[in-house]
Amino acid sequence: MTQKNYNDISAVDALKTAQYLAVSPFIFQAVAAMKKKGLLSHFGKMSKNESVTKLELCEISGLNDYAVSVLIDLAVAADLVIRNDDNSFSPTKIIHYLANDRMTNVNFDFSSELCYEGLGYLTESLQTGTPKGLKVFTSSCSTIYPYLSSLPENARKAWFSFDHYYSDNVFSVMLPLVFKEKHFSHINDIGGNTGKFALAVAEYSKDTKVTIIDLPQQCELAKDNIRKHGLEDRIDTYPVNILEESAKLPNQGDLWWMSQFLDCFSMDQIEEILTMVYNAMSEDSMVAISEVFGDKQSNDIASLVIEANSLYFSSMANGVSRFYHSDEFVNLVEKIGFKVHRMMDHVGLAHTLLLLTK
Ligand SMILES: C[S@@+](CC[C@H](N)C(=O)[O-])C[C@H]1O[C@@H](n2cnc3c(N)ncnc32)[C@H](O)[C@@H]1O
Repeated sequence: MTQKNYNDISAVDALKTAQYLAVSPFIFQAVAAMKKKGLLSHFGKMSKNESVTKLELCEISGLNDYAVSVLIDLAVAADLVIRNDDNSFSPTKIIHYLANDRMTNVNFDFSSELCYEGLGYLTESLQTGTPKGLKVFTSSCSTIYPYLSSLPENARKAWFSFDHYYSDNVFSVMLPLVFKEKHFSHINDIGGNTGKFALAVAEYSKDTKVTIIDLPQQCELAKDNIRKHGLEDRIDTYPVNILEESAKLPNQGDLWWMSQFLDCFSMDQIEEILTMVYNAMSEDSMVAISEVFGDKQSNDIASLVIEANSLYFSSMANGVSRFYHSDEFVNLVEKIGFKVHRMMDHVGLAHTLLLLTK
């Protein structure tokens, strides 16, 4: 529960939470090790009435008695596993969710494979406004974006699973909401990544064209996908680094779509990008922005996950952006000259759909 007042929590519970936080990296890494060694999935498959001995856990994981003992003792203390009277072990509800819940897995792998090591450089990142944690993967890029396709396999998989999990689920819900406004014949998908949205459009509306506007590296990945689906006549790419001074946007299209794109930039950069869009778009075209706003979440844990993941942008992605709050965002688009035509919260998992006109 998000506390509103100092006395909303007892001293005992406050101290417990503080201590839990103090040792949480140990618990997190123990779960990561249990996952890598097959123990998490083993508990995930067990019913609440089943049990497993330490010897069996050693056989499953290939770890020795010492290694399994330290992991399992912490798992018991952290309420992940129950120690039975006969010294065997059974799963708790928490380990069932850790092992089997898709959203928890996507979040866990994103923390573990992509962010954990780099988050150690958070303070330096915040002090300098640069993603100092990125150096665990590369020292040749100033942001993570041109490096996405070159990340080590586990980190790349975790990044794309996280990105796709949160945005794929909303495409099918948002497309009917967007097309309810009018029929769009040509969509510019800025930050279109590997083309997932473009493919969803091609499926949804048989005569709508899509131009994916993204960095050259992402456009190459998108082109492969477009080719695989035989959609070269419906979807094309427009490689550009939108932050470069010489960057230009295409002067076509009746919808400018940006999904989980603007959170990759600082407020100043967003102002520049949206001003470019404002100047490139025709009077009767529309802008659709799909974003995750920290202040628009329907429950405390969703807010916590969003605010926590903002620090990925600080330490790993670019050092200057975040998941924003809706009020600052709306103020900015109105300052540029856009009219908020419609704003729909709680669309799909955690998203807000903003429709803007000139
Ligand atoms: C978080 S992803 C969002 C992808 C997709 N729109 C979605 O909803 O899943 C952000 C996208 O913005 C692109 N991007 C980041 N910086 C960029 C830049 N300076 N110029 C063009 N594209 C950029 C990235 O390559 C990436 O594909």
